Amino acid sequence: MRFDVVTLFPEMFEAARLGVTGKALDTGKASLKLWNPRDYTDDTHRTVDDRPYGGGPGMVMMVEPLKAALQEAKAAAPGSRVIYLTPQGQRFDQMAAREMAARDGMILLAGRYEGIDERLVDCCVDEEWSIGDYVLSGGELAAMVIMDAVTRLLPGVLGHEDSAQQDSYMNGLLDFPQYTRPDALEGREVPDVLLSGNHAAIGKWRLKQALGRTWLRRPDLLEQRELSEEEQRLLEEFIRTHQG
Ligand SMILES: CN1CCN(C(=O)c2nonc2N)CC1
Repeated sequence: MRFDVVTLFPEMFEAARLGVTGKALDTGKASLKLWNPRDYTDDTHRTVDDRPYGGGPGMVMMVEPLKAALQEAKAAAPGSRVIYLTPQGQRFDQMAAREMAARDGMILLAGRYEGIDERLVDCCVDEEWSIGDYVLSGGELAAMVIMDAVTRLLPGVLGHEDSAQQDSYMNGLLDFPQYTRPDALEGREVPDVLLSGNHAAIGKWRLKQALGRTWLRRPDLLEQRELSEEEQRLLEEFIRTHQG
């Protein structure tokens, strides 16, 4: 997986060199190249933004530096589509992460200020994606969210192949509760089943907890997911217990 990122703040992506994404970069399962539009300016002030036509607050990123940076990125990654991070984009979710993880690469365009000149979107952007209905200071964090979610799904990246499968949303349910040492803490104990060594019972308990949590916190996810007979029975058990 090749990640190319067009950004005015390449130093933000030092964070991507830590943890899971850092391991993927170190082992060559992913690569990252940063392209700074400021390197494609020709004035002494290295200008990349200007005031918006029509007035209004803030600044807008100019076409030329962005276009020049994008053209170099495209030349280096010819098969990669250009993704612009923006609240106006499609909502990114686990299904989108799975689809993107199957690609060879992507060029992530991280805007700043009030956004980018629409003519750049028209000429050079293939897809627009949003990580949620809120306004960030720039697209860099959104780009790193997508990079992280996609990288976790690349073969061999996660230590335990099943981890990605167990991640929330991989099976359409919220995660079950996790516990670690000590087994008793301030009167709160780890559920006995998790200490039993009975893997079948543990798996059943975890599935029941995942179903129950999803029912309680994200019933919308349950509407999108068919339940097996066992899952339906476990959920009904959870609801009965929950309702006392
Ligand atoms: C110019 N800049 C504005 C703020 N922004 C976002 O709020 C955002 N990006 O992706 N999902 C989001 N939400 C990125 C682009």
